[in-house]
Amino acid sequence: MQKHDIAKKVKMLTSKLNDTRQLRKIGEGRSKLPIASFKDHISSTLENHQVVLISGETGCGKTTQVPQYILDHVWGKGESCKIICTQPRRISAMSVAERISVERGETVGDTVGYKIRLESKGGKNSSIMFCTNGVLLRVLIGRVTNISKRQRAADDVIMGITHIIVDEIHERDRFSDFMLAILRDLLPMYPHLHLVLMSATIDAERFSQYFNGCPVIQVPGHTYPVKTFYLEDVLSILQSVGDNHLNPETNGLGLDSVLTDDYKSSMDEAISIALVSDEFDPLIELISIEQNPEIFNYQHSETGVTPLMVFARKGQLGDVCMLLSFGVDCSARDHDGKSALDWAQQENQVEAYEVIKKHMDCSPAKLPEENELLKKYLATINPEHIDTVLIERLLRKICTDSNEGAILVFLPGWEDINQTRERLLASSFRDSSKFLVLSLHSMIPSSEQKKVFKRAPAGVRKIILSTNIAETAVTIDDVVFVIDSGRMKEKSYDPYNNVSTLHTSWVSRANARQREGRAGRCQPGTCYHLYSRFRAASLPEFQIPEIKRMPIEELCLQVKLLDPNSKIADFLKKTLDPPVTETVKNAITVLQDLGALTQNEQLTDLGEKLGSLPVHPSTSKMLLFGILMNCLDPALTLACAADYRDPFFLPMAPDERKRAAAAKVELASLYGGYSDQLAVVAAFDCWTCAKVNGQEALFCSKYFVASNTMNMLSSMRKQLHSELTQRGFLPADTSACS
Ligand SMILES: Nc1ncnc2c1ncn2[C@@H]1O[C@H](COP(=O)(O)OP(=O)(O)OP(=O)(O)O)[C@@H](O)[C@H]1O
Repeated sequence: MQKHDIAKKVKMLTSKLNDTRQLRKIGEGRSKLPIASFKDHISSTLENHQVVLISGETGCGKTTQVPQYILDHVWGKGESCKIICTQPRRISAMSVAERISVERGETVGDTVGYKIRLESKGGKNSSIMFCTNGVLLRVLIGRVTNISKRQRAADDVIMGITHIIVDEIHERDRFSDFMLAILRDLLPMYPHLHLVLMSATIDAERFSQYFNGCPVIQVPGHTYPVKTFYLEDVLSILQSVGDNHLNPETNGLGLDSVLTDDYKSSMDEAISIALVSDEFDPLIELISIEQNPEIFNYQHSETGVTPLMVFARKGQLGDVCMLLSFGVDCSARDHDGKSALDWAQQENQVEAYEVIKKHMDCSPAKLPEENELLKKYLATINPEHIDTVLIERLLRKICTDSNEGAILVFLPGWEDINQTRERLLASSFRDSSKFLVLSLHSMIPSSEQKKVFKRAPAGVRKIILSTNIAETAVTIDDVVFVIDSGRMKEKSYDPYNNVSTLHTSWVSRANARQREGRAGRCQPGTCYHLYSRFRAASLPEFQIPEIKRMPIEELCLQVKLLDPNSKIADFLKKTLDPPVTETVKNAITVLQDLGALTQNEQLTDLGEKLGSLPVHPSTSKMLLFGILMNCLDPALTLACAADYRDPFFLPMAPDERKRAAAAKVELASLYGGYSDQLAVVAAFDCWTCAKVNGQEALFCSKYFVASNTMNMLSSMRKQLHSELTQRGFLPADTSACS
């Protein structure tokens, strides 16, 4: 963009922001975000350093504001810029681009755009482009391939990028770890390029060291207050049918409020004085007047700090013990997400830490009745399974006790989402004049994903059943209630036996904090964790990095595409947490067996093609062979089933099991064989015909096939087909292929 175009844009934007009421209101909100006071600091640090790390808790404004601060600063100097921001998931790339456009009074695709798999808005003329880590990775790798194939420096795409922002690096997905290693190598070759890393406060120092001790800007977090309940509270809430657990006149468990505004400001002041000047008497006096949970659990109105956090942080052991004897809530967190235990640990208050930890380990529930309820409940269910009955009851209770506010339910995977959905739709939640039940999963098309951001009509309660894709960098602005099942899908890999699994596991504390935060993004909210306080205290602080939990054939192939002369193991050693030698060896063997690498680790032509598709290299090979042999259709079905899951389910009753096995054999025999793969292909083809004829349900029950899985496979097939076309493996018109 030319200088006068920039000046024109800046002028237009300023007058729009001043003249439009809605934009003025949004502007006021933006200026109140914690990150707003760091705007100049961020710009000046970036002027003087090539890499900067911005570390802040959820809701501080990193994702939506930092790209705009950079843009405004560079435009302010009359210069143009191209900022690429990566997100771990498609939904956040898309929704953050939309949000920033709204904040600037524009439509997405103008100044701000996005590019995700198979979909983009804006591009060349957009100054801020959001994309997934995978998309930027391909750009970085493609650049090397193009440069090696000849070309002038002017064709190098990175020359046109001024800033790269990598968001949520603490999530440690394998693409982001890999990309950081590539970027670290590239930076010296591109002195004009600035890199902004953004993370939660976890591991900020490690990331900084990884980038040569780059400066770290710490930003405090911000969410509206979120009231937190654990399983024992939920059981007690559900038992007391008549009480409104959300009534502001009570503290959530039926106690009358004693906190007047004056009392609150005295508590705020006493907490601040204790923290700043180590004067504890005013606080102790206020707490001791009455042993009321509302008082001793009080959270500072701006910081969320509780008396227990103050005493833990300052090592006031006697006062810590006093509060524990009152039955203080140890699980409370301040607005930066820290609990009293975290504070004691951070300030090295060993004794206070030990006392609180021991207390938490020994007191699973707050009250004996709750403890009893919890015991009874845990004796009747398997805590590792999703209790859809409990979720339905809790949803009903929330809807009875409150008039509005969308509800976000975190579940591990598609099957749990569907089971819960089916249960709800078989009850009064089916009434679409009152409820809108939506599903959110990474595999559903982005047009479906977008529906969760739309407000429901007045009087209709929106309920979103989601995996952890709604956990970070996503704001659904009307969500007030979050139900956290505490479970998520996690891949793990044993490199010594070469076995990988996808299983449902407990979330980490970092996940739980993020989930909680989703309830308080735009207004105060409530979060229900469907696990006990005892379980909460024993959750790991964060997940193991993905690169250490998965087979890495895809990454190894990308390493060779990036630099055909490099030794894979040597390159991967440069990552923050390198995979073990055995994992790398296993991956290289697989790639050699596929013909993607030669015995001395050279990339083959086939390997180059396999690496260009966003699926596992062995799946890519099947697809390419499917095209060559004119049998792409079944290969597409198998590719999607391999990536997602087999559509057959196993019934429990022995005679039904026999019928299910016979049904599978019957389907396979339609294609002349006994293989499981043929059964999957036949099931998909027959299901497609049955669907056209309105016989889908009958087919699914007769052949023990999950209709949700079939729908998912159908949508994945379309996506994969478009990928093949986009990369030139298929002509746009594929009627010639079977
Ligand atoms: N789509 C939206 N609608 C309304 N408000 C929004 C929207 N997106 C963001 N906000 C507001 O801006 C705040 C900051 O959001 P942002 O995503 O920038 O935070 P963050 O620091 O990146 O947190 P996280 O890492 O959890 O995403 C939110 O808490 C919310 O109040």
